[in-house]
Amino acid sequence: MASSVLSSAATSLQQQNHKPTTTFFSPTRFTSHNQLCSFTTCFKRNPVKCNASLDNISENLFKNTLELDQSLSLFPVFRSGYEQFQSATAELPEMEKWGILVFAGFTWLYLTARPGVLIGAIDTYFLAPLQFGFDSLTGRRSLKMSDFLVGNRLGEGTFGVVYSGVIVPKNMNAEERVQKNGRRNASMMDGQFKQKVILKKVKIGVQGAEECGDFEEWFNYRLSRAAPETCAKFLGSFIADKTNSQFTKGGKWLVWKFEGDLDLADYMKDRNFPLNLESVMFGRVLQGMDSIERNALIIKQIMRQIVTSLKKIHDNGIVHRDIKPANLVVTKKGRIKLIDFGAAADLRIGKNFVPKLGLLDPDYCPPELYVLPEETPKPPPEPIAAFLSPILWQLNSPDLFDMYSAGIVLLQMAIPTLRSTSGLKNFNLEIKTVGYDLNKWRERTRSRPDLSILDLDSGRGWDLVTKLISERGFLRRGRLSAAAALRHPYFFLGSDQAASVISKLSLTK
Ligand SMILES: Nc1ncnc2c1ncn2[C@@H]1O[C@H](COP(=O)(O)OP(=O)(O)OP(=O)(O)O)[C@@H](O)[C@H]1O
Repeated sequence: MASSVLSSAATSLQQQNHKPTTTFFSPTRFTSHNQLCSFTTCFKRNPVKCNASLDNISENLFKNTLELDQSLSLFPVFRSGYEQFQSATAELPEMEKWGILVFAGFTWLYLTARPGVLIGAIDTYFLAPLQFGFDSLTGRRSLKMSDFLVGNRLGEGTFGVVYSGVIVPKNMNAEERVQKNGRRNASMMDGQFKQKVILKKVKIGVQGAEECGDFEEWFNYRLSRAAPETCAKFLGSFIADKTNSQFTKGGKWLVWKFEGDLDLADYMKDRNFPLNLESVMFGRVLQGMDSIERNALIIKQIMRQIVTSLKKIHDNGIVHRDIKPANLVVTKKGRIKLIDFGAAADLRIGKNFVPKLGLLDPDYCPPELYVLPEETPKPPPEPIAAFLSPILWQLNSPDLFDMYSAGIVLLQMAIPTLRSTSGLKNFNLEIKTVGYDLNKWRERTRSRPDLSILDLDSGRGWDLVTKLISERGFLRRGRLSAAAALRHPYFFLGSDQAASVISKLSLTK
């Protein structure tokens, strides 16, 4: 009887073509197969003793076959893939089947490891052309200079000048209106112009400016597909078609949605920082806490947003390379948006990566100065660079470059004396002399910093910042990545998130 049950179980398995390969999908199924083999040996020796375990095995096999059928029927794609795999490898010995599976698993891991060769290829060959087609249809790729009225100058970098501006409604001649009103800015204030924008004029005649403008445009399009919530909304670009008081014919302009009046640097200049951001971040004044706790909560919420955005861009192979308060715009809703991708590098395909070229603000730049070691060669053609990028990323952890800058931003937010330019410069001199060891700096600095915010909750903030501001260690690691920072106990408690949720709930009442 035992042998007939055994043979019927085996036949039924064979009929369903599930015999050994079923084991690939579930550890329990694998156990049944092993059980079946050991049972055969055991049965030859002692048929009576083995009867009980036979029932067990047949029950297990039946359950497992059912389980496999159920799980495969939930995912028709897997079912057909599984069936194809079965028929393609039916003739192969077990070892080779395993070899194929291990190879496929390894390839999958490689293609999906940071910086994401597979998703990058999908983006390049499918999503980017799709976005281009969609934008062309909706007119986003055919912006004109007459679509905008340029206002105040907001800032100037090496490669561009930034202005505030507005979108001119269709069927209105903005220049005529300005001439009638006499003053450009007064005209912009009248109610006709509903949508504010930020315009960046790429400098003409400055070496590398044009290239930098093209890179910034490329990064903005790339992020608008990959991580739109992390950065200011990019509206497109145009080339000025004539020269007048604002435009020079042939000059390139980039345009973004206006995200907010102030950046983090502006807020930090105020003596009242971080309380000046309390109602922006949480929608109200936090109650039932002393001022240090309120300050700490606001800073934690800002830092959480910065690190979360960094994680998203790093997941896509992009390193910003210019993280600083002036490049973090605060929206009306309390969201922190990254801006200024002119210095960013995409290390999946080597975009904007030139060996030994630092484009950085020395106050926020890590000691290694470069995102990849100096001896890294010029990137090969894009598909080859993309193929090699997971190895390059694993060996060099380029994302840790931004994490150092994020650490400096945290230190500045938490220690008031480091918010001034001179305070930060002095800190940078001191930290260099102690080999970028924050604990040593704490012991030796003469600046008597107020560390109370970082020392709260048994010094969680201090511990985090010491793990961000440091030299690279073994294998160019030794600093926390954005993902690891988000798992640090500083963020773990989530009190800032609770406050944010509670404030949102009370606002919607
Ligand atoms: N989308 C935006 N919404 C609101 N303000 C913005 C936006 N983009 C830029 N700004 C403001 O303009 C300023 C300058 O922008 P940006 O940093 O891109 O220019 P830049 O010329 O490269 O300057 P720098 O090189 O000195 O950082 C920012 O500090 C910010 O205050």
